[in-house]
Amino acid sequence: MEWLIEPFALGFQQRALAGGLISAIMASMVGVWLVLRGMSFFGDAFAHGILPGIAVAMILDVSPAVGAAAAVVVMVLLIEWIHRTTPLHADTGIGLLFVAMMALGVVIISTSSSYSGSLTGILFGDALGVTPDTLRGMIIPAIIVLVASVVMYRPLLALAFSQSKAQSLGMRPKLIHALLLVLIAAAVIVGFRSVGTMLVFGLLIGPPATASLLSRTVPQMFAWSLLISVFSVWAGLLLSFHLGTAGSATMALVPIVLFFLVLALRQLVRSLRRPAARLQPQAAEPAAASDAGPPAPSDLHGHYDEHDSVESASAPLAEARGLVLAYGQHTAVDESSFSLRQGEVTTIIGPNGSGKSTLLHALAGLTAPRSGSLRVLGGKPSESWKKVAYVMQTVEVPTGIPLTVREVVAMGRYSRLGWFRPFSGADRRRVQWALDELEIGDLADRHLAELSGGQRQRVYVAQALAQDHTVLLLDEPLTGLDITSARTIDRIIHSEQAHDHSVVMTTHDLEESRASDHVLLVAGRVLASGPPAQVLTRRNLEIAYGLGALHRDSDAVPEVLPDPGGDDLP
Ligand SMILES: Nc1ncnc2c1ncn2[C@@H]1O[C@H](COP(=O)(O)OP(=O)(O)OP(=O)(O)O)[C@@H](O)[C@H]1O
Repeated sequence: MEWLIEPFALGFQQRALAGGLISAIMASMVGVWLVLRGMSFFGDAFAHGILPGIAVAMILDVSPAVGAAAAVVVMVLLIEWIHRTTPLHADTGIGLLFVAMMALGVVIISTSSSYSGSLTGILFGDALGVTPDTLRGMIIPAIIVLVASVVMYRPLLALAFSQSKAQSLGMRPKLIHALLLVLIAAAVIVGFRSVGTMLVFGLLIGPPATASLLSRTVPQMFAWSLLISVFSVWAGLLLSFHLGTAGSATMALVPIVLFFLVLALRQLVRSLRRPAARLQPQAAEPAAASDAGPPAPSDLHGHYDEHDSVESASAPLAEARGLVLAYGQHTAVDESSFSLRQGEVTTIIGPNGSGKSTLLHALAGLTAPRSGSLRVLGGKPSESWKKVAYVMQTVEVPTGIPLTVREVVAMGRYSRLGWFRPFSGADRRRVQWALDELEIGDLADRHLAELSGGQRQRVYVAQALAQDHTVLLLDEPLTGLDITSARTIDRIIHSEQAHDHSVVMTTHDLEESRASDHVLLVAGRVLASGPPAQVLTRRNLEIAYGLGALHRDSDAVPEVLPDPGGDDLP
């Protein structure tokens, strides 16, 4: 017992513990988002990049926190500049700044007379030198960081899942990303006083990384991260006292050692379980968690049909005039004009790279027109997000996020609930209904990363159905699906139409396009827009896909039809 109490008997030891705990709690909460978003290197760069700011602050005799904050701003601006103006990957910019800021800091400090002492203090902290004033200065930023990490849970989770999805759900991903950077900066600036700029990174990444090995859900990850960080500080100080090692370094080392211990244990348990699992029959999949059953149709459809179809009923679904869509210097869709009606199934068809996804992205309000105009439901596309559910072609599966299928589908409700409003019974019923519609109720408790590509595609469609919407945008929804999955999606498209919803989908399948109400044929611009019989003519398709692309004896493509609507190409 004495062994446990002795290291914390004196005032400076207690302050070291308090300072370490505050730093660790802050870092472990923010660190969860860093790990989930795969931004650990960014955190590392922050932790080292504040060095010149602190060095200058020391020379000018101002608060090191002010200098550190200024250094963070400079670093973020320069990283953003590199990212926006060069094709270099983000981590190259981060790496450049990481080294530059660190070296600059050392250069500045080397001009002072107490060079090595100052450098050691900044880099490795001085846990035992934490003063009551320092502690007081740490408390308010710590509370702000803690509260913000929890308050921004939904937007940060949506952002970790997919930036485009977060935007289409109205979660303001750019603002959230900027706020996350502020939180990281605050955690690093506050933490460096007790654990140093170099070691604060250990507390930022170590506990969340270890927590990710132990958690099935994100809230569990927060709880583990917090627990591990608190344990690391306590155990680090205890060990450093008895072993006579540096306090800050020992504190930073504990969570990393824990990570490898947990990893090794996990692998051991898995390898021991494997032979046993082979001998036993497979456990049944957890049942879909809807004992209450799907909501009554009146409950469900009254809930989402009436809600959305009122104000937009008279406006066309989409109206484009001279629309140009571009990525930097590259024009993806050149001057195009078309009009889409509500309540119809529209297919967008064209060769690879012809601009189909870009067009869908623009309809979802995720890509602004370079020139010309595009209206969706009578307003700007970026303002119609509450009524538009978008299933993207490729969502990079964030394998590191412990998200279950049910949680991914529930994310669709964020567009209605915003950052704070709690899930009601009706919201939960809607989520369950979406799972049932896509026949993935039995996968509800599985992790997204454990699913096949086709199963994931169903989850993303369920996520869109869970969202209140009158417009469903689908980017190649049938690609890679087996017959049963394709039929399910097909049934959903028809059921959407039966509820007066509009569906716009991209496809490479001529038959699918022929079965739709309206077709946009694209090849670098919208070549033709109208009913399939007028648009999908041999001549139009030959122009879109290149002369000679179509076989003479192809039965699938009719000869050019008379074109009363004038949609056949000149
Ligand atoms: N993020 C991007 N940055 C730069 N160019 C892009 C980007 N995304 C797409 N493009 C380019 O824009 C053009 C249209 O791309 P888009 O993805 O819309 O085509 P698509 O018709 O959907 O193709 P596919 O059938 O292969 O899915 C292509 O030339 C593509 O290279």
